[in-house]
Amino acid sequence: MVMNQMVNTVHLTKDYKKNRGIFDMNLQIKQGEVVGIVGKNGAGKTTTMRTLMGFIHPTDGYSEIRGLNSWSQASKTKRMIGYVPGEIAFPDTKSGETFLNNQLKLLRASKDTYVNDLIQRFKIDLTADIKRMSKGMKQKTALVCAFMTKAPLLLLDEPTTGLDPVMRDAFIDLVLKVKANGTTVFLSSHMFNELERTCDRILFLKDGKVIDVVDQNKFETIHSFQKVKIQTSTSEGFQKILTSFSETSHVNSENHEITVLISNTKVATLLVLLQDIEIDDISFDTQTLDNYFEKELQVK
Ligand SMILES: Nc1ncnc2c1ncn2[C@@H]1O[C@H](COP(=O)(O)OP(=O)(O)OP(=O)(O)O)[C@@H](O)[C@H]1O
Repeated sequence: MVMNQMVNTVHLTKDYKKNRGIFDMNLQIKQGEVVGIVGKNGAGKTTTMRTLMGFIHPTDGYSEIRGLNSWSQASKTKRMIGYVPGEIAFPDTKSGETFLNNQLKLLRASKDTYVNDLIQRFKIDLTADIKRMSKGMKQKTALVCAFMTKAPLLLLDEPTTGLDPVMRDAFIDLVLKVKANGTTVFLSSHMFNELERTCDRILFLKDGKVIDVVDQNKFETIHSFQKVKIQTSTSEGFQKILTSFSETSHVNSENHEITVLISNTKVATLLVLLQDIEIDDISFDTQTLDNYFEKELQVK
């Protein structure tokens, strides 16, 4: 086993047939890393998480948590994991407080300053009736439960679903705090912003296969491109831009609108070209992770 390896998957496959499931996933996550997984609905994010949790028996390959098989040694691996499931269903307890206390009892832990900090951070109303909790309140309670395990590995399946922007920020702060303490986090999300602020690496999943990995270097490369939206007065000007810049993400010849993707180093070249073209409108936006993946999805 590689030193400090927290998660290891080898040819991990769960084949639900008809191209559904996850296929040949080879993933290594070291202790202290924060890794994200994105993909459209049905891409296989939850299947990946549930397989790592030992809830799903792989069709092929295997996964390990700190060198222990997450299916055959699930009783041991689960003790190393704090988990937020994609769909939260709480047991039939009265208040949030009773529920959290029961969880603490299971963990043989006490309500220490860390747990109190979590409760305050997510502004949990402990007196709230668990059945009547809003989606966001349930999500926050599930987050507190996962983090209070103080487990070395957190598996968080769409952890910020239903959270308002302030609570999403509180979540990001918390992930960065536990990361600084050496906790490993694997999270799925549809929110590129939170992934970018927390992750060392982001895996892009399509039809159950990892088709791209964005690490810190690639983040920088992505941000070194500009999306330039131009509207020209004449079709000649529009054609001139179209022939000079091959990478376009949007073209509307009727309105003479074109969006080109260029690296920062090419901006000067574009400006020189534009000197001879009559422009109605122009805007520059740094390429985001969102734009990048949108493009990847069209290409792959
Ligand atoms: N028990 C099952 N039996 C058959 N097919 C399944 C089963 N569980 C999941 N699938 C299929 O596997 C694919 C991956 O599902 P999964 O829930 O992992 O996707 P996801 O990326 O988490 O999607 P979302 O963003 O909607 O949560 C989907 O096509 C889904 O319908």
